[in-house]
Amino acid sequence: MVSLCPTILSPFHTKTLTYNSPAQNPNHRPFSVPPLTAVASRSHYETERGFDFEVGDTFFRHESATGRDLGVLAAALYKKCNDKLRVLDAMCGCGIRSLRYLAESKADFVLANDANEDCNGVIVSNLSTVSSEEEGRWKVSHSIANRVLAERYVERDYFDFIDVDSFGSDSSFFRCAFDAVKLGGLLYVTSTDGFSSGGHRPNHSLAAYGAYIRPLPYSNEIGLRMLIGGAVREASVLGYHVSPLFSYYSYHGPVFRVLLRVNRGKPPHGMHYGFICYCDSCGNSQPISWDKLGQMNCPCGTDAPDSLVVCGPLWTGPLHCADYLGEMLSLAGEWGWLGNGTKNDLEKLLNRMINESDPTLSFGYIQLDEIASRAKVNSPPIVTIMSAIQQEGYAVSRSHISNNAIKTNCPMAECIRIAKELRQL
Ligand SMILES: C[S@@+](CC[C@H](N)C(=O)[O-])C[C@H]1O[C@@H](n2cnc3c(N)ncnc32)[C@H](O)[C@@H]1O
Repeated sequence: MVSLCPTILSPFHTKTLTYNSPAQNPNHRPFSVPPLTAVASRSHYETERGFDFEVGDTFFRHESATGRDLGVLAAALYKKCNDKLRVLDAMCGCGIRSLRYLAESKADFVLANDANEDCNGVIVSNLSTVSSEEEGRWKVSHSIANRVLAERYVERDYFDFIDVDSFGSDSSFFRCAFDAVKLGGLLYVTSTDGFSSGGHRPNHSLAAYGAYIRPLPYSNEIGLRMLIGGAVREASVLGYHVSPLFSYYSYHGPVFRVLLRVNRGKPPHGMHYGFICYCDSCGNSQPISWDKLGQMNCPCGTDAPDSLVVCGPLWTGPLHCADYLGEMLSLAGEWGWLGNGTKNDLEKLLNRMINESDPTLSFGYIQLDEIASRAKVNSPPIVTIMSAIQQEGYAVSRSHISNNAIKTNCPMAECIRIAKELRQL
Protein backbone atom coordinates (compact mmCIF):
# COMPACT_ATOMS: atom_id res chain seq x y z
CA MET A 1 0.00 0.00 0.00
CA VAL A 2 1.27 3.45 -0.84
CA SER A 3 0.91 5.97 1.94
CA LEU A 4 -0.16 9.36 0.69
CA CYS A 5 0.53 12.16 3.06
CA PRO A 6 -2.82 13.96 3.28
CA THR A 7 -1.40 17.11 4.84
CA ILE A 8 -1.22 18.83 1.49
CA LEU A 9 -4.89 18.18 0.86
CA SER A 10 -6.51 20.12 3.61
CA PRO A 11 -5.18 22.17 6.50
CA PHE A 12 -7.38 20.24 8.91
CA HIS A 13 -6.36 16.69 8.03
CA THR A 14 -4.29 15.12 10.74
CA LYS A 15 -4.64 11.37 10.17
CA THR A 16 -2.55 9.56 7.55
CA LEU A 17 -4.79 7.60 5.18
CA THR A 18 -3.64 4.87 2.84
CA TYR A 19 -4.69 4.33 -0.77
CA ASN A 20 -3.20 2.34 -3.59
CA SER A 21 -3.10 5.35 -5.88
CA PRO A 22 -4.16 8.99 -5.74
CA ALA A 23 -7.07 8.16 -8.03
CA GLN A 24 -8.49 5.81 -5.37
CA ASN A 25 -8.51 8.54 -2.79
CA PRO A 26 -11.97 10.15 -2.96
CA ASN A 27 -10.53 13.29 -1.37
CA HIS A 28 -7.63 13.66 -3.73
CA ARG A 29 -7.16 17.22 -4.98
CA PRO A 30 -4.32 17.86 -7.36
CA PHE A 31 -1.91 20.27 -5.72
CA SER A 32 1.27 21.35 -7.31
CA VAL A 33 3.93 23.75 -6.24
CA PRO A 34 5.36 25.30 -9.37
CA PRO A 35 8.74 23.79 -10.17
CA LEU A 36 11.66 25.92 -9.11
CA THR A 37 12.84 25.97 -12.68
CA ALA A 38 9.66 27.84 -13.65
CA VAL A 39 11.71 31.00 -13.85
CA ALA A 40 14.49 30.50 -16.32
CA SER A 41 18.06 30.87 -15.24
CA ARG A 42 18.89 34.25 -13.76
CA SER A 43 21.70 35.65 -11.74
CA HIS A 44 22.21 33.87 -8.45
CA TYR A 45 22.24 37.12 -6.48
CA GLU A 46 20.06 40.22 -6.67
CA THR A 47 20.21 43.64 -5.06
CA GLU A 48 17.17 45.56 -3.82
CA ARG A 49 17.20 48.74 -1.73
CA GLY A 50 20.81 48.07 -0.82
CA PHE A 51 20.28 44.43 0.21
CA ASP A 52 22.33 41.76 -1.52
CA PHE A 53 20.51 38.49 -1.33
CA GLU A 54 20.52 35.06 -2.79
CA VAL A 55 17.85 34.01 -5.28
CA GLY A 56 19.06 30.61 -6.34
CA ASP A 57 16.43 28.96 -8.49
CA THR A 58 13.47 30.28 -6.51
CA PHE A 59 10.70 32.36 -8.06
CA PHE A 60 11.86 35.96 -7.91
CA ARG A 61 10.79 38.97 -9.91
CA HIS A 62 12.82 42.11 -9.85
CA GLU A 63 9.76 43.99 -11.15
CA SER A 64 7.86 43.32 -7.91
CA ALA A 65 10.23 45.60 -5.96
CA THR A 66 7.68 48.45 -5.73
CA GLY A 67 5.02 46.11 -4.31
CA ARG A 68 7.60 45.02 -1.74
CA ASP A 69 8.53 48.66 -0.95
CA LEU A 70 4.86 49.45 -0.28
CA GLY A 71 4.45 46.41 1.99
CA VAL A 72 7.61 47.21 3.95
CA LEU A 73 6.56 50.85 4.47
CA ALA A 74 3.03 49.90 5.54
CA ALA A 75 4.34 47.29 7.97
CA ALA A 76 6.86 49.76 9.42
CA LEU A 77 4.08 52.26 9.94
CA TYR A 78 2.01 49.62 11.71
CA LYS A 79 4.98 48.92 14.00
CA LYS A 80 5.36 52.64 14.69
CA CYS A 81 1.71 52.91 15.76
CA ASN A 82 1.37 49.59 17.60
CA ASP A 83 4.87 49.03 18.93
CA LYS A 84 4.73 45.38 17.93
CA LEU A 85 4.94 43.67 14.56
CA ARG A 86 4.74 39.96 13.81
CA VAL A 87 4.69 39.16 10.11
CA LEU A 88 3.60 36.01 8.33
CA ASP A 89 5.07 35.86 4.83
CA ALA A 90 2.93 32.99 3.55
CA MET A 91 4.57 32.52 0.12
CA CYS A 92 8.03 33.88 0.60
CA GLY A 93 9.96 32.49 -2.40
CA CYS A 94 13.62 33.34 -1.66
CA GLY A 95 12.57 35.25 1.47
CA ILE A 96 13.30 38.77 0.21
CA ARG A 97 10.13 40.16 1.77
CA SER A 98 10.79 38.46 5.09
CA LEU A 99 14.32 39.85 5.02
CA ARG A 100 13.02 43.36 4.40
CA TYR A 101 10.21 43.10 6.99
CA LEU A 102 12.89 42.18 9.54
CA ALA A 103 15.54 44.68 8.51
CA GLU A 104 13.47 47.69 7.40
CA SER A 105 10.06 47.38 9.07
CA LYS A 106 11.84 46.20 12.24
CA ALA A 107 9.48 43.25 12.66
CA ASP A 108 9.83 41.56 16.03
CA PHE A 109 9.22 38.20 14.39
CA VAL A 110 8.71 36.86 10.85
CA LEU A 111 7.38 33.46 9.90
CA ALA A 112 8.72 32.84 6.38
CA ASN A 113 6.77 30.10 4.64
CA ASP A 114 6.97 28.61 1.18
CA ALA A 115 5.42 25.27 0.25
CA ASN A 116 8.49 24.40 -1.73
CA GLU A 117 11.09 22.84 0.56
CA ASP A 118 13.76 23.36 -2.05
CA CYS A 119 13.69 27.09 -1.17
CA ASN A 120 14.91 26.34 2.36
CA GLY A 121 18.64 26.89 1.94
CA VAL A 122 18.18 30.22 0.15
CA ILE A 123 15.63 31.55 2.66
CA VAL A 124 17.71 30.57 5.69
CA SER A 125 20.84 32.04 4.15
CA ASN A 126 19.05 35.36 3.38
CA LEU A 127 17.41 35.72 6.78
CA SER A 128 20.67 34.87 8.54
CA THR A 129 22.08 38.13 7.19
CA VAL A 130 19.70 39.97 9.56
CA SER A 131 19.95 37.81 12.66
CA SER A 132 20.93 34.28 13.55
CA GLU A 133 18.18 31.67 13.74
CA GLU A 134 18.95 31.15 17.44
CA GLU A 135 17.95 34.73 18.23
CA GLY A 136 14.39 33.66 17.44
CA ARG A 137 13.40 36.65 15.30
CA TRP A 138 12.44 34.41 12.39
CA LYS A 139 11.41 30.90 11.54
CA VAL A 140 11.12 29.12 8.19
CA SER A 141 8.40 26.61 7.36
CA HIS A 142 7.30 24.69 4.28
CA SER A 143 3.56 24.10 4.45
CA ILE A 144 0.89 25.10 1.99
CA ALA A 145 -0.25 28.60 2.89
CA ASN A 146 -3.75 27.62 4.02
CA ARG A 147 -2.35 25.09 6.42
CA VAL A 148 0.12 27.48 8.01
CA LEU A 149 -2.63 30.11 8.31
CA ALA A 150 -5.17 27.66 9.73
CA GLU A 151 -2.65 26.51 12.33
CA ARG A 152 -2.23 30.10 13.53
CA TYR A 153 -6.00 30.27 14.02
CA VAL A 154 -6.18 26.92 15.83
CA GLU A 155 -3.30 27.93 18.10
CA ARG A 156 -4.72 31.48 18.55
CA ASP A 157 -1.36 32.76 17.44
CA TYR A 158 -2.58 35.74 15.43
CA PHE A 159 -0.23 37.84 13.30
CA ASP A 160 -0.20 41.63 12.85
CA PHE A 161 0.68 41.57 9.17
CA ILE A 162 0.09 38.76 6.70
CA ASP A 163 1.51 38.86 3.18
CA VAL A 164 0.06 36.41 0.65
CA ASP A 165 1.98 36.82 -2.59
CA SER A 166 0.44 34.14 -4.75
CA PHE A 167 0.21 33.39 -8.44
CA GLY A 168 -3.25 33.73 -10.04
CA SER A 169 -6.04 34.54 -7.63
CA ASP A 170 -5.62 34.88 -3.87
CA SER A 171 -9.26 34.33 -3.05
CA SER A 172 -8.81 30.72 -1.90
CA PHE A 173 -6.52 32.01 0.88
CA PHE A 174 -8.86 34.75 2.13
CA ARG A 175 -10.75 32.67 4.65
CA CYS A 176 -7.72 31.21 6.44
CA ALA A 177 -5.88 34.53 6.26
CA PHE A 178 -8.75 36.46 7.89
CA ASP A 179 -8.80 33.96 10.72
CA ALA A 180 -5.04 34.22 11.24
CA VAL A 181 -4.72 38.01 11.26
CA LYS A 182 -5.01 40.00 14.47
CA LEU A 183 -8.08 42.23 14.74
CA GLY A 184 -6.99 45.64 13.54
CA GLY A 185 -4.13 43.90 11.71
CA LEU A 186 -3.21 44.10 8.05
CA LEU A 187 -3.55 41.64 5.20
CA TYR A 188 -1.60 42.22 1.98
CA VAL A 189 -3.16 40.19 -0.85
CA THR A 190 -2.46 39.66 -4.55
CA SER A 191 -4.10 38.73 -7.80
CA THR A 192 -2.30 38.24 -11.10
CA ASP A 193 -5.50 37.36 -12.89
CA GLY A 194 -5.60 39.92 -15.70
CA PHE A 195 -8.02 37.83 -17.78
CA SER A 196 -10.75 38.09 -15.16
CA SER A 197 -10.30 41.84 -14.61
CA GLY A 198 -10.40 42.34 -18.37
CA GLY A 199 -13.86 40.74 -18.43
CA HIS A 200 -12.65 37.81 -20.52
CA ARG A 201 -13.60 35.11 -18.01
CA PRO A 202 -16.78 36.25 -16.22
CA ASN A 203 -17.49 32.77 -14.89
CA HIS A 204 -14.02 32.61 -13.44
CA SER A 205 -14.28 36.00 -11.70
CA LEU A 206 -17.68 34.90 -10.42
CA ALA A 207 -16.16 31.74 -8.94
CA ALA A 208 -13.07 33.44 -7.49
CA TYR A 209 -14.47 36.78 -6.31
CA GLY A 210 -18.24 36.45 -6.60
CA ALA A 211 -18.22 39.20 -9.25
CA TYR A 212 -19.47 38.96 -12.81
CA ILE A 213 -16.95 41.10 -14.71
CA ARG A 214 -17.39 42.31 -18.27
CA PRO A 215 -14.92 44.29 -20.41
CA LEU A 216 -14.70 47.95 -19.35
CA PRO A 217 -12.29 50.71 -20.44
CA TYR A 218 -10.73 50.81 -16.95
CA SER A 219 -10.28 47.08 -16.46
CA ASN A 220 -7.17 47.37 -14.29
CA GLU A 221 -9.06 49.41 -11.72
CA ILE A 222 -11.80 46.79 -11.94
CA GLY A 223 -9.13 44.18 -11.09
CA LEU A 224 -8.38 46.01 -7.82
CA ARG A 225 -12.06 46.53 -7.03
CA MET A 226 -12.85 42.89 -7.76
CA LEU A 227 -10.10 41.79 -5.38
CA ILE A 228 -11.24 44.11 -2.57
CA GLY A 229 -14.88 43.16 -3.20
CA GLY A 230 -14.05 39.46 -2.96
CA ALA A 231 -12.26 40.10 0.33
CA VAL A 232 -15.19 42.16 1.67
CA ARG A 233 -17.59 39.33 0.89
CA GLU A 234 -15.42 36.58 2.37
CA ALA A 235 -14.65 38.65 5.47
CA SER A 236 -18.31 39.33 6.15
CA VAL A 237 -19.07 35.59 6.06
CA LEU A 238 -16.71 35.25 9.01
CA GLY A 239 -17.99 38.32 10.87
CA TYR A 240 -15.15 40.67 9.92
CA HIS A 241 -15.10 43.77 7.84
CA VAL A 242 -12.20 45.06 5.82
CA SER A 243 -11.20 48.41 4.41
CA PRO A 244 -8.46 49.07 1.86
CA LEU A 245 -5.47 51.14 3.01
CA PHE A 246 -4.03 51.13 -0.48
CA SER A 247 -4.53 49.38 -3.82
CA TYR A 248 -1.68 49.02 -6.27
CA TYR A 249 -1.67 47.89 -9.88
CA SER A 250 1.51 47.07 -11.75
CA TYR A 251 1.54 46.14 -15.43
CA HIS A 252 4.44 43.73 -14.82
CA GLY A 253 2.45 40.55 -14.62
CA PRO A 254 -0.07 42.18 -14.31
CA VAL A 255 -0.15 42.31 -10.52
CA PHE A 256 -3.00 43.63 -8.38
CA ARG A 257 -2.01 44.16 -4.73
CA VAL A 258 -4.26 45.41 -1.95
CA LEU A 259 -3.51 46.14 1.69
CA LEU A 260 -6.57 45.60 3.86
CA ARG A 261 -7.23 46.44 7.48
CA VAL A 262 -9.26 43.69 9.13
CA ASN A 263 -11.68 44.39 11.97
CA ARG A 264 -14.36 42.48 13.80
CA GLY A 265 -17.97 43.21 12.87
CA LYS A 266 -20.28 43.14 9.91
CA PRO A 267 -19.73 45.69 7.16
CA PRO A 268 -21.18 49.08 8.14
CA HIS A 269 -24.51 50.09 6.63
CA GLY A 270 -24.01 51.89 3.32
CA MET A 271 -20.86 49.90 2.64
CA HIS A 272 -19.26 50.55 -0.74
CA TYR A 273 -20.05 47.13 -2.16
CA GLY A 274 -22.30 47.00 -5.18
CA PHE A 275 -22.45 47.22 -8.94
CA ILE A 276 -21.01 49.55 -11.52
CA CYS A 277 -22.80 50.59 -14.65
CA TYR A 278 -20.80 51.92 -17.59
CA CYS A 279 -22.65 53.56 -20.45
CA ASP A 280 -20.87 52.86 -23.71
CA SER A 281 -23.02 55.49 -25.37
CA CYS A 282 -21.99 58.51 -23.25
CA GLY A 283 -18.81 57.10 -21.62
CA ASN A 284 -19.87 57.80 -18.00
CA SER A 285 -19.92 55.29 -15.15
CA GLN A 286 -22.06 55.23 -12.06
CA PRO A 287 -22.20 52.93 -9.04
CA ILE A 288 -25.56 51.22 -8.53
CA SER A 289 -26.80 50.11 -5.14
CA TRP A 290 -28.45 46.71 -4.78
CA ASP A 291 -31.95 48.15 -4.39
CA LYS A 292 -31.66 50.11 -7.66
CA LEU A 293 -30.52 47.15 -9.75
CA GLY A 294 -33.82 46.83 -11.59
CA GLN A 295 -33.99 50.52 -12.53
CA MET A 296 -30.87 51.08 -14.52
CA ASN A 297 -30.82 53.78 -17.07
CA CYS A 298 -28.17 56.28 -17.88
CA PRO A 299 -28.81 60.01 -17.32
CA CYS A 300 -27.70 60.52 -20.94
CA GLY A 301 -31.04 58.92 -21.90
CA THR A 302 -29.62 56.29 -24.23
CA ASP A 303 -32.23 53.81 -25.35
CA ALA A 304 -29.71 51.41 -26.87
CA PRO A 305 -30.12 48.29 -24.73
CA ASP A 306 -26.54 47.13 -25.33
CA SER A 307 -25.02 50.41 -24.17
CA LEU A 308 -25.20 49.68 -20.46
CA VAL A 309 -22.52 47.36 -19.12
CA VAL A 310 -23.13 46.22 -15.55
CA CYS A 311 -20.43 44.50 -13.46
CA GLY A 312 -20.27 43.36 -9.90
CA PRO A 313 -20.72 43.14 -7.08
CA LEU A 314 -17.37 44.72 -6.31
CA TRP A 315 -15.83 47.44 -4.17
CA THR A 316 -17.22 50.84 -5.16
CA GLY A 317 -15.51 52.95 -2.47
CA PRO A 318 -12.13 54.74 -2.43
CA LEU A 319 -9.17 52.62 -3.50
CA HIS A 320 -6.93 54.03 -0.77
CA CYS A 321 -6.87 55.68 2.61
CA ALA A 322 -5.15 59.00 1.83
CA ASP A 323 -4.07 59.50 5.47
CA TYR A 324 -2.30 56.14 5.63
CA LEU A 325 -0.59 56.81 2.29
CA GLY A 326 0.43 60.27 3.53
CA GLU A 327 2.12 58.64 6.54
CA MET A 328 3.83 56.11 4.26
CA LEU A 329 5.07 58.97 2.11
CA SER A 330 6.61 60.80 5.07
CA LEU A 331 8.21 57.60 6.30
CA ALA A 332 9.66 57.00 2.82
CA GLY A 333 11.04 60.56 3.04
CA GLU A 334 12.63 59.83 6.45
CA TRP A 335 14.24 56.74 4.92
CA GLY A 336 15.66 58.71 1.98
CA TRP A 337 13.56 56.82 -0.53
CA LEU A 338 12.08 59.84 -2.29
CA GLY A 339 13.03 62.08 -5.15
CA ASN A 340 15.18 59.79 -7.23
CA GLY A 341 13.27 60.86 -10.35
CA THR A 342 13.40 57.43 -11.97
CA LYS A 343 10.59 55.86 -13.95
CA ASN A 344 9.54 53.80 -10.95
CA ASP A 345 9.69 56.77 -8.64
CA LEU A 346 7.96 55.90 -5.37
CA GLU A 347 7.24 59.56 -4.57
CA LYS A 348 5.36 60.01 -7.83
CA LEU A 349 3.45 56.78 -7.27
CA LEU A 350 2.42 57.60 -3.69
CA ASN A 351 1.39 61.14 -4.64
CA ARG A 352 -0.76 59.85 -7.48
CA MET A 353 -2.37 57.33 -5.16
CA ILE A 354 -3.09 60.06 -2.60
CA ASN A 355 -4.57 62.37 -5.24
CA GLU A 356 -6.79 59.70 -6.75
CA SER A 357 -8.23 58.92 -3.29
CA ASP A 358 -10.56 61.93 -3.61
CA PRO A 359 -14.02 60.32 -3.34
CA THR A 360 -15.59 62.89 -5.68
CA LEU A 361 -13.55 61.63 -8.66
CA SER A 362 -14.88 59.28 -11.31
CA PHE A 363 -15.34 55.63 -10.40
CA GLY A 364 -12.83 54.43 -13.01
CA TYR A 365 -9.97 56.19 -14.75
CA ILE A 366 -10.60 57.67 -18.17
CA GLN A 367 -8.01 57.03 -20.85
CA LEU A 368 -7.23 60.18 -22.84
CA ASP A 369 -7.49 58.02 -25.96
CA GLU A 370 -11.15 57.41 -25.13
CA ILE A 371 -11.84 61.15 -24.85
CA ALA A 372 -9.89 61.79 -28.06
CA SER A 373 -11.67 59.09 -29.99
CA ARG A 374 -15.10 60.28 -28.84
CA ALA A 375 -14.11 63.90 -29.66
CA LYS A 376 -12.57 62.78 -32.97
CA VAL A 377 -9.45 64.84 -32.30
CA ASN A 378 -5.86 63.95 -31.49
CA SER A 379 -5.29 63.36 -27.82
CA PRO A 380 -4.28 66.59 -26.02
CA PRO A 381 -1.26 66.47 -23.66
CA ILE A 382 -2.38 65.22 -20.25
CA VAL A 383 -1.25 68.31 -18.31
CA THR A 384 -3.07 70.59 -20.77
CA ILE A 385 -6.41 68.82 -20.51
CA MET A 386 -6.09 68.46 -16.74
CA SER A 387 -5.52 72.16 -16.28
CA ALA A 388 -8.42 73.00 -18.65
CA ILE A 389 -10.73 70.67 -16.70
CA GLN A 390 -9.61 72.27 -13.44
CA GLN A 391 -10.21 75.77 -14.80
CA GLU A 392 -13.81 74.75 -15.49
CA GLY A 393 -14.18 74.03 -11.78
CA TYR A 394 -13.95 70.23 -11.82
CA ALA A 395 -11.71 68.02 -9.70
CA VAL A 396 -9.15 66.00 -11.62
CA SER A 397 -6.18 63.78 -10.83
CA ARG A 398 -3.92 61.36 -12.62
CA SER A 399 -4.33 57.63 -12.11
CA HIS A 400 -1.48 55.53 -10.71
CA ILE A 401 -2.70 52.74 -13.00
CA SER A 402 -2.16 54.35 -16.37
CA ASN A 403 0.17 57.19 -17.38
CA ASN A 404 -2.27 58.42 -19.98
CA ALA A 405 -5.44 58.47 -17.89
CA ILE A 406 -7.23 60.83 -15.55
CA LYS A 407 -9.86 60.60 -12.85
CA THR A 408 -12.30 63.46 -12.71
CA ASN A 409 -15.85 64.44 -11.80
CA CYS A 410 -16.14 66.18 -15.16
CA PRO A 411 -18.74 64.32 -17.26
CA MET A 412 -17.49 62.72 -20.47
CA ALA A 413 -19.51 65.15 -22.65
CA GLU A 414 -17.66 68.07 -21.03
CA CYS A 415 -14.29 66.31 -21.42
CA ILE A 416 -15.08 65.90 -25.12
CA ARG A 417 -15.98 69.59 -25.47
CA ILE A 418 -12.80 70.63 -23.67
CA ALA A 419 -10.64 68.33 -25.83
CA LYS A 420 -12.21 69.78 -28.99
CA GLU A 421 -11.71 73.37 -27.78
CA LEU A 422 -8.08 72.68 -26.94
CA ARG A 423 -7.48 71.48 -30.48
CA GLN A 424 -8.96 74.69 -31.90
CA LEU A 425 -6.55 76.91 -29.94
C1 LIG B 1 4.98 34.80 -6.46
S1 LIG B 1 6.08 33.68 -5.66
C2 LIG B 1 6.56 34.55 -4.23
C3 LIG B 1 7.57 35.61 -4.46
C4 LIG B 1 8.07 36.29 -3.22
N1 LIG B 1 7.01 36.63 -2.29
C5 LIG B 1 8.85 37.54 -3.62
O1 LIG B 1 8.43 38.67 -3.31
O2 LIG B 1 9.89 37.38 -4.27
C6 LIG B 1 4.97 32.50 -5.00
C7 LIG B 1 5.66 31.46 -4.13
O3 LIG B 1 4.63 30.70 -3.51
C8 LIG B 1 5.00 29.34 -3.45
N2 LIG B 1 3.71 28.61 -3.42
C9 LIG B 1 2.90 28.28 -4.45
N3 LIG B 1 1.75 27.73 -3.99
C10 LIG B 1 1.86 27.76 -2.63
C11 LIG B 1 0.97 27.38 -1.58
N4 LIG B 1 -0.24 26.90 -1.83
N5 LIG B 1 1.38 27.56 -0.31
C12 LIG B 1 2.60 28.10 -0.02
N6 LIG B 1 3.48 28.47 -0.98
C13 LIG B 1 3.10 28.31 -2.26
C14 LIG B 1 5.87 29.10 -4.66
O4 LIG B 1 6.80 28.07 -4.38
C15 LIG B 1 6.54 30.47 -4.84
O5 LIG B 1 7.81 30.50 -4.26
